[in-house]
Amino acid sequence: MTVIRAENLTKTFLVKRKAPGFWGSLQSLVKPDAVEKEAVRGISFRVEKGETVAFLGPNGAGKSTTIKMLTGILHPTSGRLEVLGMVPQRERVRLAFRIGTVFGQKSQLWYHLPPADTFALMADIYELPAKSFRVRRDELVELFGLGPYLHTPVRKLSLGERMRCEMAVALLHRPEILFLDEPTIGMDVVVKQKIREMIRLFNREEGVTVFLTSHDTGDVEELCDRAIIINHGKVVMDVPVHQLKRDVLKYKIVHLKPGAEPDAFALPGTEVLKRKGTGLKLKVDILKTSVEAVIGRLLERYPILDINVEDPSMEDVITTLYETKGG
Ligand SMILES: Nc1ncnc2c1ncn2[C@@H]1O[C@H](COP(=O)(O)OP(=O)(O)OP(=O)(O)O)[C@@H](O)[C@H]1O
Repeated sequence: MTVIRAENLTKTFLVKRKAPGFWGSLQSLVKPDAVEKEAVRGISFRVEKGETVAFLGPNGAGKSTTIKMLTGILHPTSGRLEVLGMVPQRERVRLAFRIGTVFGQKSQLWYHLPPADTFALMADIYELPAKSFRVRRDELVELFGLGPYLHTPVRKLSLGERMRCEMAVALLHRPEILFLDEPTIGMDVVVKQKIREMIRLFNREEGVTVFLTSHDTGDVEELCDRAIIINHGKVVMDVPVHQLKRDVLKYKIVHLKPGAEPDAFALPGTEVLKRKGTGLKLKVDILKTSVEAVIGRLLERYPILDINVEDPSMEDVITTLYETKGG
């Protein structure tokens, strides 16, 4: 069953321009000057029930604008859009009862109230019967481990604690689609893993469709089956994530600080991206070797003072994708 249908979707913003200073302000009052900014330029895709889709692209590609149109926050300039059989901009409230949203940069929790109060307020908004609300809330509190800070004002919670509450609140009314805009931004590895585990659980157990944007390649690898890649407001690729793993997510970036100036070396599957002083930045192809093997070989030569292993950045992934596709 198709749950999201976007056809030739566009969004153009009118951006006001103003010269600096008093005369600039006066002029913009008398004769306003505005330019058009095409954020989304004819996007088409479909998402089926239960799919886990990563909606990816570099900064400014139009991801957040598209998610805001899908959730009814922004009206498209043109094109057709249907989410769960509804037109989001016309039926925003009715749609809100059936979708959940988490915007990593924007909280939906009441800042001065404890999460318990947000749960209760949301239960009223979503018109949940008292008993089923309590059962669902208790289940979410247990799963997300929210017990210790359920009654602490949100402003006093750490980012990781707050984001776990955000996710739990988004799931309170048993949404059919979860729209997640950068759900793990700024979190440490432990919280990221918890959030990812929960997203997978609700996708598996309740069939929740997941539509996610993220700059974290780990989110894409661990959560999604399909990746839609956009650039300059247009879909440039729509591929299974296993293909991304095979073609581009096969690299790890290793930053090393050896105790002595490293000499020239050649290790299989390893490319030196940068040398700075004693520091080294390596690109390790994990289909040909392992990070452990590379570090082991280097340790035979010199002591290593510091190591940091990263996934390739989203920008690197997209650049490599263009190259492999000859685009
Ligand atoms: N309200 C607005 N008014 C004018 N321009 C906007 C508005 N919202 C977004 N834009 C512009 O539209 C383009 C797409 O923005 P959008 O936030 O959708 O990108 P994004 O892919 O989510 O980027 P990021 O990864 O940096 O969050 C950008 O050039 C942005 O400056």
